Amino acid sequence: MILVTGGAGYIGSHYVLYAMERGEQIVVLDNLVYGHKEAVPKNVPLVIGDMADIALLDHLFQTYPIEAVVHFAAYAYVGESVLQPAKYYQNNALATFQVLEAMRRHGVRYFVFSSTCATYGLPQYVPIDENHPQNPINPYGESKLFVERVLHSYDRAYNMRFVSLRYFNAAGADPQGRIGESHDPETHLIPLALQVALGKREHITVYGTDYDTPDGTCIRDYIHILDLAQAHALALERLRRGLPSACYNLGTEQGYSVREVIRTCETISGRPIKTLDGPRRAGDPPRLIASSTKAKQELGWHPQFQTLEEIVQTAWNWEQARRY
Ligand SMILES: NC(=O)c1ccc[n+]([C@@H]2O[C@H](COP(=O)([O-])OP(=O)(O)OC[C@H]3O[C@@H](n4cnc5c(N)ncnc54)[C@H](O)[C@@H]3O)[C@@H](O)[C@H]2O)c1
Ligand SMILES: O=c1ccn([C@@H]2O[C@H](COP(=O)(O)OP(=O)(O)O[C@H]3O[C@H](CO)[C@@H](O)[C@H](O)[C@H]3O)[C@@H](O)[C@H]2O)c(=O)[nH]1
Repeated sequence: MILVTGGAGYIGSHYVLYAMERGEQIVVLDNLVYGHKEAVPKNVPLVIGDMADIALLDHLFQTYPIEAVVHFAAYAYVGESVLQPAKYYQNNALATFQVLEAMRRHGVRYFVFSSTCATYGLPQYVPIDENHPQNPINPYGESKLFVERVLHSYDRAYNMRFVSLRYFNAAGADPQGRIGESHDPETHLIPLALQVALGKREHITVYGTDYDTPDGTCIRDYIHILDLAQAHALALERLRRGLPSACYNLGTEQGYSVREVIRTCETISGRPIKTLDGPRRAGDPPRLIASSTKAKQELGWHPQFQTLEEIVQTAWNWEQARRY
């Protein structure tokens, strides 16, 4: 059985659905601070609680035959982490540490971790591969890097095996429209732009137009959540096969500027999207593009969604008929 922390959240819920459909037994732990119980399939047990709750963790590991933890639970707003770093170190670093300690107490040895390209900081080169130096420029990235470092130590000292997946920008929704992205507050570019297209918001602000990029706006690599889900399943398979711990970047290896993303949202929705130019958002690197060669070679990862249009199309389908 797999314990999925944060399995009621955006990426976690897509992994739960994907893994469940492939026959995995799953229990979800989520405090629903940002998650939705509607996002968890009815036949998957959802334990509502906090991963910092040591007694609850012990109860979970005693109650369910947990073989692995797939760990999505965290706070994930880059901008907020600059303004409220304590919140990020507390939850992403210290509470995750409690999960690892509970695993150690109960002899659970496999951990798949939601890391991030934000651990790299300002790119010294693109595409960014896994050997790129990790110098985060925001507390969110720092909190994730801290966990990666703990994992390396636990691997050496306690034989705990991990796969750390450094995602670039997660985007899109279940192609069948059953689940999708629903954050409150929503801060992510694609859902915000689509909500303007739908008339739910008046405009979207472009955070910074003076970056050293062709159109002056930030460049990101947007990866579909179903491709992320597939990578988690492959990562767990790798651990089950007894292979060593590893870190992998997950992205499409394509970069799109904020303006290009908004234009794509206009094309897919067929509606105009009003934009205002604003100042830079603290903590944003100008350009993040993945090299995902290692994940393809070692995990056998085959991302299905190759173009931004395909990704935005699934987000648009969800946004028009969202259930939560
Ligand atoms: N969204 C992205 O583009 C992106 C990119 C890279 C990495 N990540 C990482 O992927 C993971 C999932 O991100 P997401 O976008 O799905 O975020 P999300 O906020 O939708 O999901 C996180 C889930 O964790 C839960 N949670 C948070 N703290 C908890 C706690 N202490 N105890 C129990 N549950 C808790 C929340 O309620 C939520 O359901 C995060 O670790 C994030 O840092 C996300
Ligand atoms: O209203 C908006 C929202 C975003 N942006 C820009 O759009 C880009 C993408 O922003 P967003 O969608 O908020 O994602 P990121 O801040 O890049 O962060 C996401 O992607 C990271 C990896 O790059 C993950 O680690 C984070 O958890 C996840 O939230 C950035 O340049 C933002 O400045 C705007 O210009 N206007």
